[in-house]
Amino acid sequence: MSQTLVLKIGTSSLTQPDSGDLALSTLARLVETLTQLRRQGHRLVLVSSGAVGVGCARLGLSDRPRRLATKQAVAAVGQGRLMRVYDDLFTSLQQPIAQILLTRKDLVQRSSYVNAYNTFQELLKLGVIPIVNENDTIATEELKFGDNDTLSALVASLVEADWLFLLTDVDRLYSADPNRNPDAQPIKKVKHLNELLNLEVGNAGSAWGTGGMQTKIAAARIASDSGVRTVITAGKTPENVLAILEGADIGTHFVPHAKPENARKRWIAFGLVPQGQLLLDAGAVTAICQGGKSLLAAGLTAVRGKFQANDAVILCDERGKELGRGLVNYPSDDLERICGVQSEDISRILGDGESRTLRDGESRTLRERSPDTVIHRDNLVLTR
Ligand SMILES: Nc1ncnc2c1ncn2[C@@H]1O[C@H](COP(=O)(O)OP(=O)(O)O)[C@@H](O)[C@H]1O
Ligand SMILES: N[C@@H](CCC(=O)OP(=O)(O)O)C(=O)O
Repeated sequence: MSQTLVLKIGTSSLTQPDSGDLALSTLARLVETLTQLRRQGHRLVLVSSGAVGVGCARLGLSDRPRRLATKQAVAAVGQGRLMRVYDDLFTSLQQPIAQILLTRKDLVQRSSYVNAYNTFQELLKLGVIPIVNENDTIATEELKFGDNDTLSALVASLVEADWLFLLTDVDRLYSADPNRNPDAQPIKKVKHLNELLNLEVGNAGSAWGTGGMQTKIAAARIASDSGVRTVITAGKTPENVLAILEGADIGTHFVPHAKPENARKRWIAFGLVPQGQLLLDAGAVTAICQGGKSLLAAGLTAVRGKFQANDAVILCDERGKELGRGLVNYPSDDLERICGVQSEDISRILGDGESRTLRDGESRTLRERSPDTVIHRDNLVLTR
């Protein structure tokens, strides 16, 4: 059966730990594996790190740069070289590839999110393997993915992947960092991410990796909530992906949950960057989680952060645990005034106010004054 697979490979697997030179044999095996998977009829996206690492090796820098401007310049050097190596290897197997460089902003804007979706679909239809990286050279500090684990999960959600493979320099997730703790126990399957509450997750294992297991678990969360099965496995044996698809018990598997019912809801849940939090009372939690209802002001107990109408916010229960995300109909200043208030009293408290244009207002133009709902159920996605 043809499936959509996103494979992410980290700098720690693509480069030699000591010299920073490319790990050519790993790259060659990765390219062979991807080509074989393509020939089996699968649709593939590769998310490849390495621009900064390869750029440093090219420029003879022995440490990863700390200054943003230097990192951005070095990434510009490395990204071109990395793609050249990929293109040489894939060309020798007659496999066409493409380069897609994304910034966080590209997924926040609904129109560019949809554009990115269409481009991926077209490339996959043409049998091309898109190779994705963050556009490090222009990404600003405020709107960055920051690590390619998160980027790969967002791409997996965008392309509606069946699998996300996180290829790294350890063979799976452990109860603690196996490079620091010899008693660390392997974890083969994660049914629910709550099982990992007591896990010791350290930072990157090498000077070149970003985020370590922390960002891989965050990525698995996004992927699982998008209905994508995530596997953490060794990057130096990428051919294991073929065996895993045949059912081999390799790596750590994260069981996926039901995905949001449509692409727009996936965009609300994962494409947008939440600007604040709303805390809900027990009645509101039941209404939205079990009743599929819209969120009303009466169910709010607190408003955190500063945001505008139509921004994305996180919905939490009274203990602050995330339940879902949604697009708010009111700015935070107004919500603070109508927290816990019955819908019929909202106009009296806020006055008539201005009509507001929706974020995705191309199709739905002006919202009525003082809408009944704080978040309409069409704009609300449960993530737990
Ligand atoms: N609980 C854990 N289980 C496995 N590895 C862990 C854990 N905590 C931290 N790590 C570290 O995470 C590293 C992999 O992350 P990272 O260096 O960012 O790799 P990549 O470049 O593949 O993204 C491993 O080398 C390991 O040292
Ligand atoms: N975009 C950066 C990679 C950032 C990143 O997440 O690195 P890694 O932890 O090695 O996957 C680069 O290409 O160097």
